[in-house]
Amino acid sequence: MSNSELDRVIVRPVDEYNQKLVAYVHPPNWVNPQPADSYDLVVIGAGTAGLVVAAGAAGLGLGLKVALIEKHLMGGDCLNVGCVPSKTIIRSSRVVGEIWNGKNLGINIPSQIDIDFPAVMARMRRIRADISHHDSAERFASLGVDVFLGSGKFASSDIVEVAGKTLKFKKAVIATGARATKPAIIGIEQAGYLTNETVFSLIQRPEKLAVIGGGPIGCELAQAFRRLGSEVVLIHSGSHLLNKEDNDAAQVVQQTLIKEGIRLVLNAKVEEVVTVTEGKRLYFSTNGYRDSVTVDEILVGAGRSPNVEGLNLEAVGVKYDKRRGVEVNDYLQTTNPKIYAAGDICMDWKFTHAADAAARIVIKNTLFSPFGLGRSKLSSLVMPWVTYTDPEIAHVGLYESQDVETIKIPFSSVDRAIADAQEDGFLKIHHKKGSDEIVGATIVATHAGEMISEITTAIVNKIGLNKLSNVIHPYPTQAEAIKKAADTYRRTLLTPRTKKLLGFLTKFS
Ligand SMILES: Cc1cc2nc3c(=O)[nH]c(=O)nc-3n(C[C@H](O)[C@H](O)[C@H](O)COP(=O)(O)OP(=O)(O)OC[C@H]3O[C@@H](n4cnc5c(N)ncnc54)[C@H](O)[C@@H]3O)c2cc1C
Ligand SMILES: NC(=O)c1ccc[n+]([C@@H]2O[C@H](COP(=O)([O-])OP(=O)(O)OC[C@H]3O[C@@H](n4cnc5c(N)ncnc54)[C@H](O)[C@@H]3O)[C@@H](O)[C@H]2O)c1
Repeated sequence: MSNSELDRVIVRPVDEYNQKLVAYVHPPNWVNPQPADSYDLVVIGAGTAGLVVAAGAAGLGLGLKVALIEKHLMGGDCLNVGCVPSKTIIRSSRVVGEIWNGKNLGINIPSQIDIDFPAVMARMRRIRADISHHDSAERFASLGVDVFLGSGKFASSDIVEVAGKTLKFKKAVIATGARATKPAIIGIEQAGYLTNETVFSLIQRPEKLAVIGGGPIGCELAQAFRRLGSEVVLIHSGSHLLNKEDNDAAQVVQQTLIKEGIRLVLNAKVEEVVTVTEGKRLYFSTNGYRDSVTVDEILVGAGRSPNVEGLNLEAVGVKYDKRRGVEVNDYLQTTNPKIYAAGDICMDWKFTHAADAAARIVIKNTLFSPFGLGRSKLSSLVMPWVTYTDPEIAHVGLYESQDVETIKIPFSSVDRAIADAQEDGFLKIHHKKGSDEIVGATIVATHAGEMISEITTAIVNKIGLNKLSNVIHPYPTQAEAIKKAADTYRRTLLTPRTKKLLGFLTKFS
């Protein structure tokens, strides 16, 4: 009997796209291979972290034996219920944002925009299915990885069990990711709610949507659904949205969401959810007042919980915390030196590119660091990230503080942003006091994510503001903001003495 007959995976709606997706990332007819006598690496979880470890190790052509175990959908959150579906529907919602902005651009827009929500979701499912072959069981098998579908768990210090098979390992990697944290709200389980695992299965637009949690998931999806035609109330426990971001940046996004008609409830505690004839009624308190709102659907984006359950970590001496995940040192080694971890299961940076970068560290440290020599450290990474609201917030490195100097360029002073009617936002670059060394940046702009890599490159390669100001940036581009910041820094170097010297030179030129 194939493993999948025991544990058939269904992605709703069951249409041609989702069937194609499942055929790639959890094929119903998959037969788990006969295990090798011993594996150099056994990887549990085939999300970004697990896939990168497995492909990287097997793809080196060194004949390493690698096993990869996935209980649900290969590709993990990113492909199936995270980055890919969210960014795809955000793309459709941005068209609506552009149309709303049309009146500022001399385009008269009809008062009623016809949004075909089922078509938006179908496009997302088609794209997700079309790119899923990259993460497919078949592709990984063709790379030389033994792919096992089923739930993996440790049986002893060198054995992992999956679907009745026993895999002996020299080293193992835990890459089981995280899931949406269940909200502790009375009545919400009975009323039912969406998370990132179910929201992308919608085929009809919820006319009224409550989003609980004003982090990246809540803000990205609240804006997308609002633009796609839902009436949205965003309920957040903090005093402002996106509390992990630069305050000024979060304010720009917050004001945009309000301007676009999202009802924002801050400092809120949702006390109870009750099912009524009109839908789901949420009772919440905010700033001493009690209020309620009735909606068709509730979407929860209130943080992530690591998938530590069922792995039998106690048996192999791997310490973990139910909230923070598997404990690792800077080399991504767990408290069992033969077992490593990567990705959302063990890291505060819960991003696909962070999982990818961590996976590369794990390959190096598990396979190419004899006696621990030459190991790579997580703390050596320079990690950028982007929240894909419109405008986007992109960040890397340190924040504004008394320890750094900050240069701020508003996009209202950048010609291309003015021409684009995209002036809401700014660039802040932080550099060391008394030096041009860049230590961090935040960009708020429609395509901030496309600009942050220039600054990340500068930080990684220690290219200071002096050198950046010599880099020609095409006119007119929004990235010119970076050049403007570098030029602003250069001007701060002009002391009265250097000015005098320059004046002297011009006289003889
Ligand atoms: C809505 C949303 C949008 C996001 N957008 C972005 C974005 O735009 N950019 C970005 O960088 N990041 C984004 N992220 C975060 C990103 O998806 C995660 O950081 C990334 O997927 C983490 O990868 P991972 O491999 O650590 O874990 P996961 O992707 O969660 O993969 C873990 C895998 O392990 C499997 N597994 C668990 N337990 C077992 C077991 N016992 N046996 C076998 N298999 C098991 C799971 O089924 C899963 O497939 C988003 C997340 C969400 C939820
Ligand atoms: N663009 C991206 O890279 C991207 C997009 C989405 C998610 N992610 C990743 O996924 C992770 C999880 O995102 P998230 O938004 O779920 O989590 P989060 O923890 O970043 O934000 C959730 C917010 O919800 C609030 N909250 C928690 N419980 C609440 C309640 N009961 N009522 C009201 N508010 C409540 C919290 O104060 C918090 O600020 C992020 O940390 C991020 O790393 C990344």
